Amino acid sequence: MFLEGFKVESPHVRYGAGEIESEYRYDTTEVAPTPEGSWVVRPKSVTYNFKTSTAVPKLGVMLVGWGGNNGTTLTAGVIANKLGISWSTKEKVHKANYFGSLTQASTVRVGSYNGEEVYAPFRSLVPMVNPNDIVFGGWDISSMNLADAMGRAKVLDFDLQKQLRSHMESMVPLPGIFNPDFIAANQGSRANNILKGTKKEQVDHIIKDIREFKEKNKVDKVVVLWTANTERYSDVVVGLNDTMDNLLASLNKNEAEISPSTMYAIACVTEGVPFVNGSPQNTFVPGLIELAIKKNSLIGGDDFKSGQTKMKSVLVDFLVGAGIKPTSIASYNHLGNNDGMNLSAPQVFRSKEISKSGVVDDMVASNNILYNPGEHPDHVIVIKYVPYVGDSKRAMDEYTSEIFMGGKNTIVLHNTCEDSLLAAPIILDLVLLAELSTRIQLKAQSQEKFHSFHPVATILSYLSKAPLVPPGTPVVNALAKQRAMLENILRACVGLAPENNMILEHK
Ligand SMILES: NC(=O)c1ccc[n+]([C@@H]2O[C@H](COP(=O)([O-])OP(=O)(O)OC[C@H]3O[C@@H](n4cnc5c(N)ncnc54)[C@H](O)[C@@H]3O)[C@@H](O)[C@H]2O)c1
Ligand SMILES: O=P([O-])([O-])O[C@@H]1[C@@H](O)[C@H](O)[C@@H](O)[C@H](O)[C@@H]1O
Repeated sequence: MFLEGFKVESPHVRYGAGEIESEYRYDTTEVAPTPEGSWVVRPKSVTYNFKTSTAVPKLGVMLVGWGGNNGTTLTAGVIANKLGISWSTKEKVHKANYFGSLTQASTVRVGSYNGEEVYAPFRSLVPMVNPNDIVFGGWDISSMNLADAMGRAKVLDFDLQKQLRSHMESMVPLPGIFNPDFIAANQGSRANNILKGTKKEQVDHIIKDIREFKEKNKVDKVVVLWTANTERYSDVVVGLNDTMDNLLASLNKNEAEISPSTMYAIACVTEGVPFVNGSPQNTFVPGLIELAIKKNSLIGGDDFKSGQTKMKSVLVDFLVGAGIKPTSIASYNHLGNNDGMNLSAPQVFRSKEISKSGVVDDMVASNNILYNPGEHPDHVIVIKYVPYVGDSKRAMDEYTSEIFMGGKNTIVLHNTCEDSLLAAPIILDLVLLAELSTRIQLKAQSQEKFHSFHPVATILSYLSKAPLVPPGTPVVNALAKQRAMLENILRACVGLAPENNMILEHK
């Protein structure tokens, strides 16, 4: 059974004129040692109050790297959905959709009726921005308009592109912050649309761009998301970017090691605009994180979890959860888009290798029956640039595991990940959930005042290969746990208990 929408009827939730208030009992546990040296697990309940503003804003999304494969594909996809465009290919007539978006195309179980399971759209849990209403803008170091850039990307069917051209050719990216030292040299040829001036002047210009975009488009809120090229890691140096004060001082001194992505992030955090990093570089150096916390301005990332790694965060979780021991993981892929060309530079590839490698760490660490402390599977990442395949990335994986009584199991996968068609809906979810989370306030009943979530938005972890977490917070990569966390937090906003899948009434 399927409901398009629902309201919760409960003494623990109130749907007011401007907000939804809920009272939620958070049941968890605490583990403690006993005087005898053993351990006990104590159930613990904390009552939280949530307030979710139902003032859904007119949202502006400014993409860094707007003219890229992901940026053009997302913009085109939203326009196509808004206009209800259909297009023909040799297979059939296609209709615009948001497949691949958790918020727009997945459902949640809300209960059962007469023995039948009842589901509703994920987006119906709490009021969210309708993606069709988003106003797009952004920056790119290439001046190409979005219609021509969509053609350059070679992602969307031509009949669809033809119908979209007139809606996109007037969209021209703003000049971007460019530093050739941080990306591959092969990107220099497209850099004809770059900001001049000192680093501080460029950051101030980005702030001005955001303000002008907001005013011109009469949007209530802006979210900025980085979908530009992967950068090499920035050196984290004491005195340079290790603290907020040092980072801002380094910016004022025009220090070379402050990357473009960190500069955009400084601009956004200074302006109180959410900034999400869709690439693997360490944009969020310690000084930037300190600045975001001080300003209570949302930051999130890193690196969209779109295909090969998303599959890995499911498969390894399944294997380890089943008591099977992955001992070697070889992940190879080739692709032929501009991202792949940029990643062909070793210092840039290293950023991606780090984010793609770390995704199994939490699952391995969860099972000391299989792994001794510090033991982990062999894990290699290979990415090759093969122009002919374009955006149609081909991922090939081999997972070898130890099974019962000395046996071995080997799983081989071939996964054609249409990179941008997988990433675009993930970008959509990132900006929608980033906006939503800024409308949620919470407090434990022992606390006096409501407050926002921590500005380092772990709520976005389902969408990231390398989830950014507040210092001292555990990193969770297992996809099922990440999705459950997100769903259960939104369920709590309307006073619903976590989905426990027990279905005791039928046991
Ligand atoms: N499935 C996926 O596509 C996927 C998954 C995870 C991460 N990513 C990351 O997303 C990013 C974008 O992917 P893509 O396929 O769209 O790449 P792309 O190369 O097609 O687009 C990147 C765009 O950013 C622009 N750019 C580069 N530096 C810039 C700067 N400093 N300021 C403004 N614009 C800048 C480039 O001109 C280009 O138009 C890459 O870093 C990629 O690693 C993609
Ligand atoms: O998300 P995922 O499929 O594991 O990883 C992908 C890589 O395999 C690909 O080489 C890269 O170009 C994409 O940006 C993305 O990061």
